Amino acid sequence: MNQLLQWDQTLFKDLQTFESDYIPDRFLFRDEQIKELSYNLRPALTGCSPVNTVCRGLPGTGKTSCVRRLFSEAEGYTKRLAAVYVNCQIDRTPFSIFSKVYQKVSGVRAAPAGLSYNNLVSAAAKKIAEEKRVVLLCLDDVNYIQNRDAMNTTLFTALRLHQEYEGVRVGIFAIVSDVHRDLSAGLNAGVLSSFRPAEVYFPPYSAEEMHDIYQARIFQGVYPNVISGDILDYIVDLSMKTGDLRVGLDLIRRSVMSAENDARTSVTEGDVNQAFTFSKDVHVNETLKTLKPGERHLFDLIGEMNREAADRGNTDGVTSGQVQRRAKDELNIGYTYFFEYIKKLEELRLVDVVRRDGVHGRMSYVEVRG
Ligand SMILES: Nc1ncnc2c1ncn2[C@@H]1O[C@H](COP(=O)(O)OP(=O)(O)OP(=O)(O)O)[C@@H](O)[C@H]1O
Repeated sequence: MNQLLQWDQTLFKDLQTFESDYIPDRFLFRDEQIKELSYNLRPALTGCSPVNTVCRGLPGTGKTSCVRRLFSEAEGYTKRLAAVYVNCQIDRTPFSIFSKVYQKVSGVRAAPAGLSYNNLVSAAAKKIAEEKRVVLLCLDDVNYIQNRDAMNTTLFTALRLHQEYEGVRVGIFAIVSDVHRDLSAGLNAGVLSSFRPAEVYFPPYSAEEMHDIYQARIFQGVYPNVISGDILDYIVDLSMKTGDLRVGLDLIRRSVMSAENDARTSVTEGDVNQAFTFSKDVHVNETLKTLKPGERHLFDLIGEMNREAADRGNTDGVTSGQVQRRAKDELNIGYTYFFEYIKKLEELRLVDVVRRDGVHGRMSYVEVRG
């Protein structure tokens, strides 16, 4: 029989290692990306302009963590660098983005109230010039910036600041989770000519890579023998279904907690299954955030149609043709866009398109995953 856990006993060596913002000491399988990012950042360490960069990859491929880790290392190396991290899901306007720059370079907690955008930028630029600092501005989830105008204004201000304020250097690291999105679409010629970013691609992890990353995290955060080799393989299998590394990290945390709650000293398959009903949403929630409005509406329609079919007792599901007709009538999505959007939803592992026999013969059915 398993030894009972006392109230103050825990199976976690360090629960922090499973927090969503935890930055691991070692990034496995990201040497190439870290090398490229370091190369692009390096000029900033000697007071020169860093190379503007776009980090691109599906959610959970390590973009944010790699950049944040690099920023903290680089800032430890020289005070000249002001690395400003902005989450554009939260700060979506040029004013709020430059407030972050101002706060960083002036060391205050908030920009003075009532300042106009131009005065805010000017105050930040004077501070940067005075202290001869280089600003590296990371715009995470850059596609969340309010609209095209806001994107153009933000980039234009940052990249042309040196023209008005001598000696000021600003570089941009933009992070985008949509592997298809062309960031240059919608940018003004003036912005494009100074932006011209290098691209660093973060590919999805294979099952073997996920396994090794989880193993390292378990070693850091959980006591030995709590998660057996078989259970770890099972966690990898479930995570691979979503393709999102974060699902497995969440699964580990939840299933260890579940074992702990039951006063057991090891995780069972039942703990993992129970945890998966919650953890799989980590993937869906993060991925939905990356969709454009049309893609999101189509995804919602597919869910709605599948639910309606189930309510009618139709076990066949909905065909691609049925979805396409309703997408045209209700969402005004034409034939070409429909197939483009479906392909993307499939690539993001949000839906499956399965060819199988139904009442009308062999057809393609569209199902929501999970
Ligand atoms: N190579 C890796 N080694 C160890 N941990 C990793 C690695 N890649 C990602 N992680 C972990 O996975 C989680 C998600 O990573 P991160 O937030 O950096 O992904 P992302 O690509 O920025 O996702 P999003 O696009 O949604 O912001 C974090 O907890 C991070 O520590």
